[in-house]
Amino acid sequence: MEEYKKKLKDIADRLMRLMLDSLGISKEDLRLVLGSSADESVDIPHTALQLNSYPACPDPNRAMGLAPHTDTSLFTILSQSRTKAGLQIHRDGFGWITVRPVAGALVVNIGDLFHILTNGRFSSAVHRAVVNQTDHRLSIAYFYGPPCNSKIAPISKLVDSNHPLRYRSTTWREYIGIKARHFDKSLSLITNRSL
Ligand SMILES: O=C(O)CCC(=O)C(=O)O
Ligand SMILES: [Fe+2]
Repeated sequence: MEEYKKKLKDIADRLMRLMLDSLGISKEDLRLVLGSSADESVDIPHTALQLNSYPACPDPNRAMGLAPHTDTSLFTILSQSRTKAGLQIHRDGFGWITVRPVAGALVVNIGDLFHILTNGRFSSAVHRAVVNQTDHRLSIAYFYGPPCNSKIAPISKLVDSNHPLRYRSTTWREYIGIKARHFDKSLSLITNRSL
């Protein structure tokens, strides 16, 4: 598990940089949001591994493996067992779309904190896990978050007249509290009120 976590951290660090590069965001731009550049902890992401187990269910239409949600993380890297599919992503206008396991492939779900950081350019994905009648399904979620004490706000370079500020500044700690109480309403609760 420790080895897996180390490998995933390398992939996640690279992915984070690639996504920020695609938006023209430098390390310094990111530091300006997350906290003072004198604080080295700003460079240390907070990560967690979660193992999910979904036993086969005799009546799958009457049970849900994991209810619809968005992850709170910056993003999550998911590995699914090659059993019957269970992960589904919700897309407006399409409904629930099954994400079938592909050999050797990982799934990346954008979380709320990356949604806030990018002022909504990368949207957090609403997803759920359904169960099936025959297969016991397993998944491993690697949550990649900012340092615990960091601030979270839209990166100023991503705010302009075409992309007005969508969210107020928060901290990860505060946002976790909001999410625990308000669940899927959390993003709308930190919407910039002056809009
Ligand atoms: O098991 C899955 O496919 C989804 C897991 C998940 O969404 C989570 O752990 O947050
Ligand atoms: Fe999730």
